[in-house]
Amino acid sequence: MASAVTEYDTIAAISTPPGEGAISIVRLSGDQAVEIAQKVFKGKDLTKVESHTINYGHIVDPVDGSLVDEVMVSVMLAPKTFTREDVVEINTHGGIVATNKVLQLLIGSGARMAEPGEFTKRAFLNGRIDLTQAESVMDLIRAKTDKAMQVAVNQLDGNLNHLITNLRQEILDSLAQVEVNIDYPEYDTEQLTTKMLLEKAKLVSKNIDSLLKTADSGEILQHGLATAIVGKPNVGKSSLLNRLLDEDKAIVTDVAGTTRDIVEQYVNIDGVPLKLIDTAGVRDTNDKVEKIGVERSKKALKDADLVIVVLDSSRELESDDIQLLEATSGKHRIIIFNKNDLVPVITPETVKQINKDDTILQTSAITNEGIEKIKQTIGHIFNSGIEDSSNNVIITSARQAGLLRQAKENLNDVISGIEAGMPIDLVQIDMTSCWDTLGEITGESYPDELITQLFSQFCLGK
Ligand SMILES: Nc1nc2c(c(=O)[nH]1)N(C=O)[C@@H](CNc1ccc(C(=O)N[C@@H](CCC(=O)O)C(=O)O)cc1)CN2
Ligand SMILES: Nc1nc2c(ncn2[C@@H]2O[C@H](COP(=O)(O)OP(=O)(O)OP(=O)(O)O)[C@@H](O)[C@H]2O)c(=O)[nH]1
Ligand SMILES: [Mg+2]
Repeated sequence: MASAVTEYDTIAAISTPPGEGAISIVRLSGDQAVEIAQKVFKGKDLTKVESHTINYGHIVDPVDGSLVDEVMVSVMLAPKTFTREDVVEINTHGGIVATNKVLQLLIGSGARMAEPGEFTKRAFLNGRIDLTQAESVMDLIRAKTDKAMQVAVNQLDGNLNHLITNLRQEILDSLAQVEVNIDYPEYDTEQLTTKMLLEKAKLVSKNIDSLLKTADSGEILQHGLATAIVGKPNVGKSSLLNRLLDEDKAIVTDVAGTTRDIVEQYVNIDGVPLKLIDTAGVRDTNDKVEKIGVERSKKALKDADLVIVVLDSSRELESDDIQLLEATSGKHRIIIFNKNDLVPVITPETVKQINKDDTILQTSAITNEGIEKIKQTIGHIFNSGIEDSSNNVIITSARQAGLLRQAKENLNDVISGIEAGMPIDLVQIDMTSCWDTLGEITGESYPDELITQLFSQFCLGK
């Protein structure tokens, strides 16, 4: 792809968020970038300035000569640029009107409006970054916590790319040896080659397993851990939500049935992005509005990654509590004995619906006792999934995870093929498929629609 730099038209977009700011950047990329910028620029001759310089001047409408803005213009010539093409960045005064006017002038002078993600797409198509790095640009922009940011930066740095590239190299080496065996059977026995192939398949499979183990954490880092607070009316769910958020977000009263609708809020707990969901107390009711709330609670419970089951320790257990404990016994859950500032009527020992591996915490939303412990527990549950990951490589996209699972299936076919005594040239086909599948993760081999779809999720100007 050495000539890729000249294959595309020159694109332009506003690369900063829309709205009022001190400075906005209009970015151009393509082999006409400097010439097009020069048509609307009054100052030094941009076609003659040194690469990677920033230049003071004015943007002027080439049609009527009217002054549009006072600007700084960066000129960065290929190949050492974000896209590997010539890049010009016009730093405008950050108003919506002037910035848009600059963009319109560039379009009028021969640039094409960029599609979402098109700058990053070019960085990929021109070979500066692989697909996992392109995906991480998006993760980085959307990161909700420091941890999510760190993972994205590592991926942008190429950590996942290197890991996948190494696995593919392992496969390629083994395939080369199989070729030798097929072409020169006298050189190496088929038995030895088959043994080597089996070992390689098992090794690569093990590596894929440990990557796949991080996918759940990666998904949570991206989208937040959906955590539903459930319990019968009046046990203190909304009070606990407010304590966890450190603000009075949900309404709290002593009337059972206060929360009628779902209350959702993102919060960063010990580095874990949590989507906390307060629900209406679940009970049989004839109240029309409350009934809908109860239905919504049941759905939130079903969809949740983590459930916080709240019991009122100052009251006897009722059938509503028992039903909830039974309904959540298959989920990741934390059981809370709330109101422990009052005289206890039930204790963890007296509740027989509790499993031995359940996490149980005693809290008071009034005195704040146990609230920190809830946060630590959530942080611990989540971070234990991440700590296994080697060099902070975490699978963050469903696309990557899907391909890894597919690659693992290819390897399973290799392994079962060998064990069933299939001829080596047949087994080799599955090993080659695995090599291809892994190549799709980094974008070595990719269908066009995938690329279009992937980059279209980006922001405009990125
Ligand atoms: N003004 C501005 N700031 C920005 C960006 C940008 O495009 N423009 N970036 C956009 O996301 C990020 C920086 N990312 C970048 C990544 C690579 C290269 C680049 O030119 N790489 C070349 C040369 C590196 C070098 O000089 O050593 C290369 O890899 O070949 C530039 C920016 C964040 N800040
Ligand atoms: N003593 C004591 N009272 C509490 C505690 N937590 C909540 N309460 C009180 O219990 C009552 C109900 O609290 P809420 O937080 O509204 O309970 P809820 O579970 O959200 O109730 P619904 O929304 O009706 O399902 C309020 O009067 C709270 O002040 C606690 O730990 N100790
Ligand atoms: Mg409530």
